[in-house]
Amino acid sequence: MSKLIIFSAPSGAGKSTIVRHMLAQDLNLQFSISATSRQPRGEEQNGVEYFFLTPGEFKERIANGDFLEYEEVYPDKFYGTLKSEVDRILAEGKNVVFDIDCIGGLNVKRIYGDRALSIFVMPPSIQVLRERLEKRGTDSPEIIEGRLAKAEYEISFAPQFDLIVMNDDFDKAKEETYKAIKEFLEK
Ligand SMILES: Nc1ncnc2c1ncn2[C@@H]1O[C@H](COP(=O)(O)OP(=O)(O)OP(=O)(O)O)[C@@H](O)[C@H]1O
Ligand SMILES: Nc1nc2c(ncn2[C@@H]2O[C@H](COP(=O)(O)O)[C@@H](O)[C@H]2O)c(=O)[nH]1
Repeated sequence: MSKLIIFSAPSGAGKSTIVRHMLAQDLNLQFSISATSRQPRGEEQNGVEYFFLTPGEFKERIANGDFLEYEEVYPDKFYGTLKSEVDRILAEGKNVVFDIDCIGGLNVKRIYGDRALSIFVMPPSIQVLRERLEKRGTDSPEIIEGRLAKAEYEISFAPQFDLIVMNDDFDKAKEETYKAIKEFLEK
């Protein structure tokens, strides 16, 4: 039976980087493309990183009951997992990968129980988070401050995840994550 792998972390911890790497491995994984009401960032394309919706469209999808879960992750910025996306991936016999915020991640874990593995990507420190976000260069100083302000709160959810991966040395984090997913999928 196909399974679900959830990645959550504060912004800048490196979850998208780890997810990208895992998707390229022999793990039969497919990314669940979320919907968001935020603007595309950098080279992001609609239907690739996200389905970009207007705030009105997002509210309409909530009213239609289209989301498995959704959160206002940052003020006025909504993000949600579409039921149709998860159903499509599972129907294709693939394992679903989520890159979603901590509350959303724990909600998906609650829905799918033992069929899901929840992974929290831990940054070495808040200072390192700041450096990574600044170096990434995709967000304004105001947005970076907003994301850093939420980081401690998000880290407080880490003990509720099945696994915490420290993303200091990227090679070590990749290896630990790969082994954990492989073991979980073979169970
Ligand atoms: N172990 C690492 N060491 C140094 N830099 C890293 C490491 N992991 C990721 N990075 C870099 O840190 C930046 C943030 O990583 P990434 O975009 O994957 O974070 P994220 O958790 O997905 O953030 P967001 O939630 O904002 O999308 C990227 O520029 C990435 O290349
Ligand atoms: N609850 C959900 N959170 C989501 C979803 N998709 C992404 N996210 C999280 O939002 C923040 C910000 O993402 P960014 O792309 O603007 O940097 C990050 O923590 C994502 O993991 C979702 O469907 N539901």
